[in-house]
Amino acid sequence: MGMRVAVAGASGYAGGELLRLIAGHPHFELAVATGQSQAGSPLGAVHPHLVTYADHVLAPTDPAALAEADLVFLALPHGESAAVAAQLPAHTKVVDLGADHRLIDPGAWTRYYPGPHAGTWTYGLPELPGQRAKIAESTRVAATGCYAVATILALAPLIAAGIASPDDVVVVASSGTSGAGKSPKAHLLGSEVMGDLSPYKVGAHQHVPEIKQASGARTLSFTPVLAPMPRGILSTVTAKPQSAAVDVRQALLDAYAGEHFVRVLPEGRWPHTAATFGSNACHLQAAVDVDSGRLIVVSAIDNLGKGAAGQAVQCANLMLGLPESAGLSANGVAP
Ligand SMILES: NC(=O)C1=CN([C@@H]2O[C@H](COP(=O)(O)OP(=O)(O)OC[C@H]3O[C@@H](n4cnc5c(N)ncnc54)[C@H](OP(=O)(O)O)[C@@H]3O)[C@@H](O)[C@H]2O)C=CC1
Ligand SMILES: CC(=O)N[C@@H](CCC(=O)OP(=O)(O)O)C(=O)O
Repeated sequence: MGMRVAVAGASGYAGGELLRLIAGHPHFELAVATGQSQAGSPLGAVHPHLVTYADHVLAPTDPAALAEADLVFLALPHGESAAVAAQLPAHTKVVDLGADHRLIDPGAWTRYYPGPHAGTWTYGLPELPGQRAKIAESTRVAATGCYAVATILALAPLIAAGIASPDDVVVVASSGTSGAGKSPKAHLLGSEVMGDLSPYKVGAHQHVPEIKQASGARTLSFTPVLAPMPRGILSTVTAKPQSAAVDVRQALLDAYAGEHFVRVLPEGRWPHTAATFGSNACHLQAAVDVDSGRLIVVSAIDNLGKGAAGQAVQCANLMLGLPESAGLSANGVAP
């Protein structure tokens, strides 16, 4: 007997990737898929790549219909998921891909997001120490932000091991355009994005408090860059060492030994976003800067995979008592 899952926001990019993963999941059955402006449309018209659900019609986002599922994925714009979640029965399992329930500090929420803070759910990053068990026993899980997961996986083990200073962490990260969602935006016009790299939200990105909360960083400068590709995040994290001789790569290997989706690459090979496309993988590599002595970790993910839908399915598997990697792959699509 399969688990019935629902996707709210199924017409968006993250929702579409959830549907793709659900279609290939050995234990999931799609109960409801909802949209807002596209409610009433068949999925074949919205996501032509998803032939499994071509005739499935998008429903409006009605909590009563979502509540019929064993687990609900919320892939709604920031600020919209809290109201929907509040109308779902307490026993209904929910994974929110939005930011509404990620932050513990209401002050941090108010600095970066509009509207009131909705409260805090279990943070959905299974590879953090102790987090896998917490996710498995939770009915409400807040999946990670896309830049946040790439950066936290690179940084958290170094701070936890006392290798990197939690102060003066510097992150520059590039994202593909699907990170900005599907609704039309002037800065995402194809003719302007192609052939261009552009920084945005400089010094004021909303993932800063999330990265600090989950990695233990105290002061962090984060600069996001929009890259002319549909998917992928490459995060370059640099931090001050806490001691004279440190083996950063070994610290990452120790932290992620036995992890199926996080891979520290062989020495001399650096992460490429293209190698993670379509997968739930995170690729890492580390070095020490010969001039400044700063520790450098580079991390690559697919923002719609480990950065969104893949991570959400990994959490859902844990919450439903299924094998953690069911329906997910560490292998990407290339070229
Ligand atoms: N894109 C990414 O890489 C990542 C996204 N996320 C998070 O996932 C969530 C969805 O993002 P993404 O898929 O990119 O966004 P999209 O803009 O592509 O999709 C948004 C979805 O929400 C629906 N929607 C829009 N407005 C409302 C509303 N007022 N009430 C209910 N539903 C509404 C849209 O329906 P319709 O199209 O029918 O109007 C669509 O299905 C966001 O919270 C985002 O932060 C998290 C990690 C990474
Ligand atoms: C390219 C681009 O615009 N990316 C978005 C990612 C935000 C997003 O969707 O973030 P969550 O992961 O928090 O849900 C941004 O930088 O705001």
